[in-house]
Amino acid sequence: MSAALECEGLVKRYGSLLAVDGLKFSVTEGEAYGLLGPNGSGKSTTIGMVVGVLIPDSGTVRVHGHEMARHPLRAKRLVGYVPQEVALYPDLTGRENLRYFGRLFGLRGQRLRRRVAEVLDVVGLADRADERLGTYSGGMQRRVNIAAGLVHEPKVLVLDEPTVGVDPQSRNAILESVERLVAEGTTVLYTSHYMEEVERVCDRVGIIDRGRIIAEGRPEELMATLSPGGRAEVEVDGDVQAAGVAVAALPGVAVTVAEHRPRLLLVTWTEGADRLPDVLQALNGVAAVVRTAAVRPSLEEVFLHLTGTSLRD
Ligand SMILES: Nc1ncnc2c1ncn2[C@@H]1O[C@H](COP(=O)(O)OP(=O)(O)OP(=O)(O)O)[C@@H](O)[C@H]1O
Repeated sequence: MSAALECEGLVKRYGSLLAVDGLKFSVTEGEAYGLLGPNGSGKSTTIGMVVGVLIPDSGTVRVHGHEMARHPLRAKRLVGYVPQEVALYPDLTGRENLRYFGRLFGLRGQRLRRRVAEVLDVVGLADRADERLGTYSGGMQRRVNIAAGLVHEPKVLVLDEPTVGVDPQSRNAILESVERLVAEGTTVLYTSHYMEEVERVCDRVGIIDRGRIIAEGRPEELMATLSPGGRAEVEVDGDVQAAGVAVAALPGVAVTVAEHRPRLLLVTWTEGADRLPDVLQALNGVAAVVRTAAVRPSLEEVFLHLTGTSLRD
């Protein structure tokens, strides 16, 4: 698979502030890549350079081989940009807004009509398309914003924190739309400071901090390399204290009883892929095991481990 998007040595300064500091990443065709980082880490600045609205101080952006600085029209034609701010006309209907954006990209007549109907379907707004945009909820307006980024059939869709400030229902609708696009083969660059979103939507994640990518990989790879060991919940029936003592006697295993859930043991180990079989053996004859569940470390913990700061700083 060839690279849909390649960024190399990207640098952007605002006065004396180094907002993006030699950033490098590439996204394969059909892949969903997440840029995950706290506020101010340089995500929007990076996105601005990727879509060609900000000029890098140095470095290159290539979209399907077209260099943004040398062939901006060719490169931009391939990119759909969904900015954080809703950039639509409140007095026009959803459909009229999308027709307007389609015309800006040169679509006309039958093709424009078909394409507008398609993108309304993608974001699940076909039934509200002929109402004024000003009457839509914030989340629905965000969905029209996404549709506007899609109307010219870009090969690469770039979304800058598309769910910030929307209600949970709209958030889910947005994530579902993105998941559907990815499943249909659209290449996606997605920024967020929400762990669960990039875990859900992205094939690969770059963790960005102070304008640099400090770790990169599939979400599960990142978690495995950065937090050796594991955790599990074990629900028991019987003498919980005795069960806790039996598990705690295992070398390299720690155990606590969950707050407000007196039958639930929270078991942690620092080495080895899976110590759950040892735990179950230790409980044999001590207490009946009702349920076990492996607990995956979150990307939030990974970020904390890497940078010492929480994602929502
Ligand atoms: N136009 C600008 N002029 C001066 N400084 C800026 C400008 N835009 C961004 N910055 C600064 O550059 C740094 C990176 O900002 P950027 O918006 O790229 O980060 P971000 O990760 O997208 O954060 P957020 O989630 O808050 O948008 C921040 O310190 C920010 O204050």
